[in-house]
Amino acid sequence: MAYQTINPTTNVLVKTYPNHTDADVEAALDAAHRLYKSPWSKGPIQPRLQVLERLAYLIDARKEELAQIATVEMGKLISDARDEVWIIAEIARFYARHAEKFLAPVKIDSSLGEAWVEHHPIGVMLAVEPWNFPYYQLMRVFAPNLAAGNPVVAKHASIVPHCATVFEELVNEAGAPKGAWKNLFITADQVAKIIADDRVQGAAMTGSEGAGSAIAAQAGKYLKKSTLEMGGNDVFVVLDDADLEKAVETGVFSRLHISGQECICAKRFVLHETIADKFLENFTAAMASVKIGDPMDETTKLGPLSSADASANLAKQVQRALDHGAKLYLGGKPIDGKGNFFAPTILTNVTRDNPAYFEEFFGPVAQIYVVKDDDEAVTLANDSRYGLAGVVFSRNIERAKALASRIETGAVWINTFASTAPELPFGGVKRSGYGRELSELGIKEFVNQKLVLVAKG
Ligand SMILES: NC(=O)C1=CN([C@@H]2O[C@H](COP(=O)(O)OP(=O)(O)OC[C@H]3O[C@@H](n4cnc5c(N)ncnc54)[C@H](OP(=O)(O)O)[C@@H]3O)[C@@H](O)[C@H]2O)C=CC1
Ligand SMILES: CCCCCC(=O)O
Repeated sequence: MAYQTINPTTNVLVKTYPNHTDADVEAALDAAHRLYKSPWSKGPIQPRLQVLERLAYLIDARKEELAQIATVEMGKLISDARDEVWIIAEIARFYARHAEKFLAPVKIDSSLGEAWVEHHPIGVMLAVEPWNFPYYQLMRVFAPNLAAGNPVVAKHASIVPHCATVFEELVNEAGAPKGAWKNLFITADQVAKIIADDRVQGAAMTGSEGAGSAIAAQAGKYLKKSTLEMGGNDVFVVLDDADLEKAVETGVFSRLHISGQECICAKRFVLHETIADKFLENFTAAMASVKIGDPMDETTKLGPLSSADASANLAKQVQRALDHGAKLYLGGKPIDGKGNFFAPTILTNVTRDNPAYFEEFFGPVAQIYVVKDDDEAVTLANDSRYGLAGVVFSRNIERAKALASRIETGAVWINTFASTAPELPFGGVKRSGYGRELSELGIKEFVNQKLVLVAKG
């Protein structure tokens, strides 16, 4: 796979980046392993945390440049790109200011003696990341592992090489030593060899089930721990007592966020039968009226999909749903002309025998379901191979909390859209993956939680 910047708004090839060779991979692993064996990784945490503080400062200083690079490479709205640059600086600061507390020894009351758990780095990590949040996906692996003392080699998606390159530049400028982070433009075969290498102790991957399965299988074969964050088919439940205006506004925002290319955006709209018609009427009007166009234009509300393939694949997926009985309520096709623009789309009448019922639509395609009560909403929500996140809208918070606890996902957001923050764990269950990123949970995924006990007497 070639590493290329192709602007999704115009489909113009901007730049092709050379792949790294096996010798480059060896040099990266050697530098990372040497660093892991050094006092820098195993010694006091503060020098590592100072790198994160400076990294956050450098990111802030180049915010607009970084945002524009992301928009040119994968087409997200410039406002969303600025938000992403903002949050990666926040993630760096969060771990700079909390990692020492998270990794401090934890005492254990034991009849056997004085006991505690220490948190030690485990070695070189591999990160394999997707294009939809081209900086965020890198930072949520880099920051906790740098703090913990694990060097990281990273394979980014082949359509965002400029983002990958500038992220590495920032890390080096922030003072990270050689080996702390190395971006590698490599193939799937080279990824497999890295996982098999004795110097590598774990793999963190975000992306598709296919890639996740391949990486997890290789990690399992070589007894390396992995974390996976893959697709989601998140429900957006609107109960009969919901604030409908807010639910419609939030539902449109979430479904169209990053042009619908976000694993935790609203995908299956589960509407209580008493409000379904009204919600659908207002939701359809709002989806049909969004401004579609250049993501660099501040007034645009829906930009292009990340690539021509993504648009073509989504069109085929929608057609397959229609061939199996779904009804096209709005949109349904790519928009003619330059770029990879896809019309806001609404599908109804998606029955359980339709393949679309179990599929994630990674684009501006909403599926509508109608239920008669909370139990039916939960049954539908959980009738999925995925389990990443979900949303419940109700004015009755206790009712929403009860429903949230019954939905089999890694997160449920009540009366707002599903999102992310440094202090909140991120991850899912079932085919959405395993493990958690961010928060105190994320920094402990790839550390040795080591018991030390001093016997009595
Ligand atoms: N959870 C999330 O945040 C995301 C989920 N997705 C899911 O993935 C689907 C497809 O998106 P896409 O970008 O193609 O995701 P992919 O899973 O193909 O890509 C994610 C990363 O994995 C790499 N990769 C792919 N196959 C392998 C392999 N066999 N071994 C090692 N690395 C591999 C990719 O490299 P390369 O780019 O070179 O192929 C990329 O760096 C989406 O429809 C969505 O369901 C996508 C993006 C984000
Ligand atoms: C808002 C950030 C969402 C996480 C990126 C993803 O997994 O799609």
